[in-house]
Amino acid sequence: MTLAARLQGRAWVDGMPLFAPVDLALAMGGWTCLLGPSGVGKSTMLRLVAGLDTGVSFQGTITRNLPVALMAQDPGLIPWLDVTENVTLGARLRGTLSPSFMSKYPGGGPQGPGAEPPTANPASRAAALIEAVGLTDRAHHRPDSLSGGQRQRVALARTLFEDRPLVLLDEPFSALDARTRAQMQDLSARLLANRTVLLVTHDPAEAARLGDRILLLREEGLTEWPAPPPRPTGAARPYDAPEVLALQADLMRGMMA
Ligand SMILES: Nc1ncnc2c1ncn2[C@@H]1O[C@H](COP(=O)(O)OP(=O)(O)OP(=O)(O)O)[C@@H](O)[C@H]1O
Repeated sequence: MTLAARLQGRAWVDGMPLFAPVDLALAMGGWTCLLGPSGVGKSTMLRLVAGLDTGVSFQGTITRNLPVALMAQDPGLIPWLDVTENVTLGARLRGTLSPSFMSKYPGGGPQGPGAEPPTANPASRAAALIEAVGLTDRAHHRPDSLSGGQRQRVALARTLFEDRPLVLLDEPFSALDARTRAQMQDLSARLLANRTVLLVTHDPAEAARLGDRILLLREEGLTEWPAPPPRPTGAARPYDAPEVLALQADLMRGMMA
């Protein structure tokens, strides 16, 4: 079976072990949640899978069999570009938007609430995603006039705009209020329904909503949480369903152990 990606090995920081030998294998499709306390090495693992420099010593092998999009913990928005220009940054860097982003992105009108972003026109896709993350009225604003949660939603829209089969998300909803977080979890589950997703989170509630597989990273190593309940295709589990709340509590107990 061809895997989407696999990381096998261990890492050190300044000669001290960061994570014990792990085997993180991502099958094609579905959401894998990498859950663990702060500082245990989740972001480092994600960056290694993405093929980025981490500054840690890693001994092992990393394979990636799909094109990847990464949403890092820091939104990393370009301060002199507006929201739309930031969302389309990848396409701009690849030179596939021109000239002057189609004379300041015409054809990017609202697509209607909950609409699937059309694939044809990049300006329309960007506008649909910006609407989906609730920022249409900020489409021409620069990052310094946005709240932290709004910046994070821009970064999410930028990642979704990339439309890659392997998507790595590092605490993508951490700066959001509880209501917006649930909405963005629903949106991401819908728009990434057919993708392979690795989600780093320290929130058991988030893992309980989204994880088809849940991996707990602790100092001792990586353990797989047995059989989360089935998840509807293209949707997060309901945040108030008894089995989801029970899983959240179980995961919390696992993190406390
Ligand atoms: N390049 C580096 N140089 C020195 N220390 C590093 C480096 N990269 C990571 N670390 C350290 O390794 C540890 C793990 O960092 P990492 O960001 O991977 O953890 P995390 O589990 O994602 O934490 P959080 O949930 O807080 O983001 C931290 O103590 C961090 O300071």
